[in-house]
Amino acid sequence: MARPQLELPADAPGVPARRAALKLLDAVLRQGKALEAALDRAAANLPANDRGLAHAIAAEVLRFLSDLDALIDSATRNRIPDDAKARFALRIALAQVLRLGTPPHAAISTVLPLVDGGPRKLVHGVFGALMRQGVSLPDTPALPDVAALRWEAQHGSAMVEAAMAAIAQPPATDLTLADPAATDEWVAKLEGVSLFPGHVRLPAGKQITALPGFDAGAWWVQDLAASLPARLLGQGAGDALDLCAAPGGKTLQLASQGWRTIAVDMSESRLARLRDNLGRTRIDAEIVCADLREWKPAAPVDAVLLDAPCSATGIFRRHPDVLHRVRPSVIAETAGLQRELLGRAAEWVRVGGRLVYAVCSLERPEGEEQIADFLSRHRHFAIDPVNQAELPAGVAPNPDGTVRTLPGMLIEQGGLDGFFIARMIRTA
Ligand SMILES: C[S@@+](CC[C@H](N)C(=O)[O-])C[C@H]1O[C@@H](n2cnc3c(N)ncnc32)[C@H](O)[C@@H]1O
Repeated sequence: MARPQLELPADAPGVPARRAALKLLDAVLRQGKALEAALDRAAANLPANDRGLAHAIAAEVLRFLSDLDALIDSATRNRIPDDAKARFALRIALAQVLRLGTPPHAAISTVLPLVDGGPRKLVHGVFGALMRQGVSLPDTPALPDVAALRWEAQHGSAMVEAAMAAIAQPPATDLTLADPAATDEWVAKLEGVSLFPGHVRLPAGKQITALPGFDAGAWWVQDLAASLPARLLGQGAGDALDLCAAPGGKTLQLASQGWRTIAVDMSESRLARLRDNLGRTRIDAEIVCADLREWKPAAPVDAVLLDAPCSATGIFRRHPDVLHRVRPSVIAETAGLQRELLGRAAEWVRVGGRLVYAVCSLERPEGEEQIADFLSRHRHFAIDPVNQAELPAGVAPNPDGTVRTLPGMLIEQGGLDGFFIARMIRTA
């Protein structure tokens, strides 16, 4: 290995992206913030490619954190504290070499300015020792204990093994078609595969905006599991509320399934993406920016979809920060908000109408337990059981007619996000 250049200035090319990666990791691991939410601040004023690099480095560190730390610990006599800049710098340098293919010299010379005034020699020495040993990372990362133990208790050890395999690879890109009858046509045009009518799966890393059908709005990006809640409301001619709607994958589905849809969300910036999506696909829906704890519709409707805010642990493949920052206190907090929103949504369903509750969470307090609690307090609602014919092969409904998707499902075909979905009917 060439001798690293220790004196690289703090503003040398490549350093700002690594500094932003450090800020991102600090935001997630020390402050408990979401990676995406921290990005604007951490990468303020950076050009798009540096911003992308900072995000990619931070995401790889979060995917392989336990394994990176084990390597660092194997090369130090005195353990470097978890929150020390030296450990962050080493994680960033190693993830680049071992996951992103960055040459060792570039990886170390761009992180040393991050420990300015700190133990640069230690960082340089540990990195050099590991490079000389020719270390590598395992194919499947070890999950942090906080996630592994919680998921094992809820879903068993096979699920944890599947989650480890799932996080090692970037997830495939799933598309939902505006016209499910044209599935074969789009599979051929896009050279993808379909696991369900109206779905096309492409390998990861495609440049989405350059694909046929993007400009014409023939499809939108949406994980197969995320497309199930709206599908379960079927074709409709009545009024539907899409609650917590932005950026709008489910609004597009409901409206293209024939529902007159009102999409409500409290985030103006996320609703701007919903507006763009409606414009591109030329699909019609009414948009309301409001807090659902205060807003209410003019009258009850035929169908309500509540895609509730949640811990988002079901989308850990794309957002590996959830593995580290979601703790029981976070789950309890989101479960409290879901309970409140569910209670309000229930009032807006007409008698005989349907309520679909969905969360991209692998946590039972946000899924199975939330619905058990809801049904115990709302005796005029009952589960409307989902049938196998309504789901892709490989995703079976639960015995009670709800749906739980897990990382091990469809694993040979690229897997899917973790969701819990319940379809209920108002009986009185
Ligand atoms: C899981 S995301 C929704 C994803 C969306 N349904 C889709 O398919 O694209 C949850 C959404 O809930 C919104 N949200 C959270 N709390 C809310 C509240 N009290 N009132 C309205 N929207 C809320 C967030 O802004 C966020 O957009």
